[in-house]
Amino acid sequence: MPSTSQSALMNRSGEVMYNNALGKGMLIINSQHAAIDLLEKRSTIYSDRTHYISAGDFMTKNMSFSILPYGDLLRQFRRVAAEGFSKSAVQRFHPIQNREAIMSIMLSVDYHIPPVESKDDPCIIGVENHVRRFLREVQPGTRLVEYFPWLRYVPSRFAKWKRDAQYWFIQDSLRFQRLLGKVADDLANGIDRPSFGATIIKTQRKHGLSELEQAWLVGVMLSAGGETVSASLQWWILAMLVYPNVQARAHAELDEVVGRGRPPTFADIPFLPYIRAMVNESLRWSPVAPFGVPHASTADDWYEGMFIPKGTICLQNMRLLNFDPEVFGRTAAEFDPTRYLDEKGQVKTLMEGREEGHMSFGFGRRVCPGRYVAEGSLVINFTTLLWGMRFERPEGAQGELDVRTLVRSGPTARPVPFECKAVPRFTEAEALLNEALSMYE
Ligand code: HEM
Repeated sequence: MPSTSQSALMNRSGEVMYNNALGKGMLIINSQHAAIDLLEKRSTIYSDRTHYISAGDFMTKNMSFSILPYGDLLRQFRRVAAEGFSKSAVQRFHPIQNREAIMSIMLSVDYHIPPVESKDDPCIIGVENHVRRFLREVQPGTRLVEYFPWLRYVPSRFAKWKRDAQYWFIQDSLRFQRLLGKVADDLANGIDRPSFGATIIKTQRKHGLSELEQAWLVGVMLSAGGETVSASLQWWILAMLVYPNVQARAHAELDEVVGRGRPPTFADIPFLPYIRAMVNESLRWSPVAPFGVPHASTADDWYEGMFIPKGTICLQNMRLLNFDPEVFGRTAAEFDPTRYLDEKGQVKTLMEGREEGHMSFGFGRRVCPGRYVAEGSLVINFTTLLWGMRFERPEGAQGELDVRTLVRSGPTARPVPFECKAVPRFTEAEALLNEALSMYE
C-alpha cells in the first residue's frame, strides 16, 4: 500500500487534492469531471458520511438524515423523502408556498428585508436553535472527542459536551414529536392538509419507521430546508443589488406575462423562463454550501494515479465546480440567467444528465432530497417579491457590495451583511397582495 504520510498530494491535473490532518484523510474535489467520476459513478463506495461521536451518536442518536451513515436507516429515510418530495408530489405544496411568498413580501414591506419566516414563532426559534447547535457540533475542531474517540467513555458527570448532547437529544426529540403529534391530531380530527408530516403518518405501515424516527425525519427535513433556502434568498437579493440589469429584465418579464392587476401564482411559472433561469443561476452562483456536504469513502480506491484510502472525507469545492469555464464560459463568475436560455428564450439544459445545470444539490446517492421543493420555494419567492418590489441600495450606502466573502455558519454560508431597501413598484401592489392573501386563509 502506498504511503499516505505526506501531508498534501495533488493528482496530475489538480482535479483532486489529498490531505492528511491528524490522521483524517481529506480529499478536495476541484472539478466537475472528478466529482461525477467519484461521487456518482463510484457512489457504491463514496456515499457515506463522516462519523460524528457528539453530533451523531449522542446529540441525534444517529437519526439526523444528513449525517446518517450509508446503511438501512438512510435508505429508508431517502425512500420516504423521495416519495414525499418527488417532482410531482411537491406540487401539493404550491398553495402553501404561494401564500408564504406573499407573507414574506408583506413582511418585507414592513421591515424592508424579506424574512423567510416570522421570527417570533417559538417553533421556528426551536428549530433554528437546533440547526445552530447541530452546525456548530459538526464544525471541525468543535469537539476533542472527534479526534480522541476514547473520550466518549468519560462519564457524563465529568464531560459537559456529553451531558449537553444527551440533554439536547431529549429536547429535540420532544420538539419534533410535538410537531408531528399536532399533525397526527389534525388527521385524527379529519383535518388533512398537504404536508410531509401528514404523508409520513398516513404511510407508516408501508415504510415501517418508528414514531421517533418519523419525527426526526420530518424535523431534520424542516431544518435542512429552512437554513439553505433562506441563505439562498440572501445571496439572490445581493445579486439583485449588484446586477440591476438582471432585476430590470425580470421586472419586464413579469409586467409582460403577469401584468400589474394581480399577484403571480404557480400557474404563471411555465411562462416566466427568465425567472426560472434565474433560479438555476442563483443556485449555481451562490455558494450556500461551499464544500457541499462531505461524503466519506468506505473502501480503498485509486483515482488517476492517486491512492484514496478508505474513510477519506470528500469535500466538493463548489465555487470551482459551479464556475467551471469549460461549461459556463469565461463569464462564469457573473450572475447572468441568460446562460440558461436558448436562442428562443426558453430554459435549456446546460449540463447533460443534470436538468438543473449546476452542482449545488450534491451528488449520487446523497443528492439533496429537498431539491424540488427548494426550487419551488425560490421560484415563487423570486416571482412574488419582484412582482411587488424593487431591491435597491439605500442612499448613502458606502463601498462596493462584497460578492466573494462568505460568512460561514457551519457547512452553510451567507454573504457579508449588506443594506438593502425594498421599494414597492407600484401603489396598488400592497392592496392586491393583501387581497390575494385573504384568498388563502
Ligand atoms: C437552496 C436550497 C438547498 C440546497 C442548496 C441544498 C443543498 C444540499 C446539498 C449540497 C446536500 C448534500 C448532497 C450530497 O451529499 O451530495 C443536501 C442534502 C440534504 N438536503 Fe438539501 N439543499 C437545499 C434545500 C433543501 C430542502 C428544502 C430540504 C428539505 C425539504 C433539504 C434536505 C436535505 C437533506 C435531508 C439532505 C441530506 C441527504 C443525505 O444525506 O442523504 N435540502 N442538500
